Amino acid sequence: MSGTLVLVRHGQSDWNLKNLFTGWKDPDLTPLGIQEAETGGQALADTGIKFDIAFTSDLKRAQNTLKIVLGKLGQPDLETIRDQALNERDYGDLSGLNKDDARAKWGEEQVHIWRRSYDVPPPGGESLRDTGARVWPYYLTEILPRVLRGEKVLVAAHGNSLRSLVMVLDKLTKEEILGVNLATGVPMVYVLNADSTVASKDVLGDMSGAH
Ligand SMILES: O=C(O)[C@H](O)COP(=O)(O)O
Repeated sequence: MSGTLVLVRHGQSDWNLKNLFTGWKDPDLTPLGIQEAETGGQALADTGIKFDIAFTSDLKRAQNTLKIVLGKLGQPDLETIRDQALNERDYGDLSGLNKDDARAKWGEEQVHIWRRSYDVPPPGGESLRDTGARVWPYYLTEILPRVLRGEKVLVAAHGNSLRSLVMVLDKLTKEEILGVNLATGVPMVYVLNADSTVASKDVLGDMSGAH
């Protein structure tokens, strides 16, 4: 039996718009973010999928994205589990700083390494590996068993918490994950084999503009 796992990054948040490192801070969606969630939700609805359960983080930009997507799906009351294991990477001391100011202070390359490398943590924060060390066990114990039972599972979370999952699902190396950016509000539809490997991946939207 194979199930379906859909991952969606939240729509644009207020701090995405202001170009601030966000991490575990809790800004809400912007009007554009709401629109992105609606577009992603509609793309999912157009596939005819109906979900058995949803997961999201402890942060409102992901929770509100999920709410909008579920509205588009006609499943506003779907059982939803919230857990901080799915929260964004903790950006530590960078949280709240402007990304361009950080580049001016520490240099383009250092900031890129903090943002996209696998194992270099930002000061006082989590590397992607640290993020994966909490996301992956949660996925294995709470999410994957349901998918393997044939359920359709929706996960609304964050750029880096989802990158840590995508890295493993897509079997990406430390070098390859450096170039992966997830667009806001674009659903990724994975069908898994019974042995938990990926049978197919379908991206419902445009990832090319993500940075
Ligand atoms: O936490 C943040 O600032 C964003 O959600 C993701 O940021 P990044 O694209 O710099 O990793």
